[in-house]
Amino acid sequence: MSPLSARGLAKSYGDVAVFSGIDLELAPGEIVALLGESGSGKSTLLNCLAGLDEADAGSITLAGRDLRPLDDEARSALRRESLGFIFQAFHLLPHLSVADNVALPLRLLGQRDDGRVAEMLAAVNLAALAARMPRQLSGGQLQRVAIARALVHRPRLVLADEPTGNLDARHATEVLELLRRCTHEAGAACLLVTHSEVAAQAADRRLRLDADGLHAG
Ligand SMILES: Nc1ncnc2c1ncn2[C@@H]1O[C@H](COP(=O)(O)OP(=O)(O)OP(=O)(O)O)[C@@H](O)[C@H]1O
Repeated sequence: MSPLSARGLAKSYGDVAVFSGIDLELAPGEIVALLGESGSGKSTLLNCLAGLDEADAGSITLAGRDLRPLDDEARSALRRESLGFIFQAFHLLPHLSVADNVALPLRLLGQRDDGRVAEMLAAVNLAALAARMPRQLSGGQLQRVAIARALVHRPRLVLADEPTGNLDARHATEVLELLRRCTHEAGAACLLVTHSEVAAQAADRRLRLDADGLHAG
């Protein structure tokens, strides 16, 4: 089952077309880098796939289920279960500890922790910092918390918007390696928006978005 399949996606803001005719298929366990010039629509595409924005046309099949016949509630439930999102600005909740931030997707799904949070914190090398608050962490540590949170509920698909944008080269390489390992282990697919050629080279496949659509590149 494909973690993500999209067909004929189109999006405009008013009269301005951002993209159209976008077809995309991800295989389990693969990391795909999404490249493109500033303003080409990468974040908009990611947000449409995540349901944070709505495409004007086309279909999205997430974890084998077509989103079109589902009402808002059913779409949200499917996304909560099947999707992990890593934002450039982390979006951790400041009043929750590191462990509680990582546990959040499980709570929202009504699932018990059963050691999964500790397992994810160990995987991202943050077991010793579980009780800390986000303000007490470095940028690289915050990014690792965000990765643990995105994967804790074993989503089929991880969407990552510039996950290394705030990091220096060494931490960026570490975070990419971690994302790669965790994604492969979980059998999830990952679509990674990036400007960084280094990040793109770490991916299994590269796609480029431009005015003509999405191309291998
Ligand atoms: N809410 C909005 N209303 C109107 N236009 C928008 C909106 N959001 C984005 N745009 C426009 O859509 C186009 C695509 O923006 P988007 O942020 O997706 O590009 P991007 O490829 O992610 O850029 P960057 O690499 O700079 O982050 C841009 O021209 C942008 O100005």
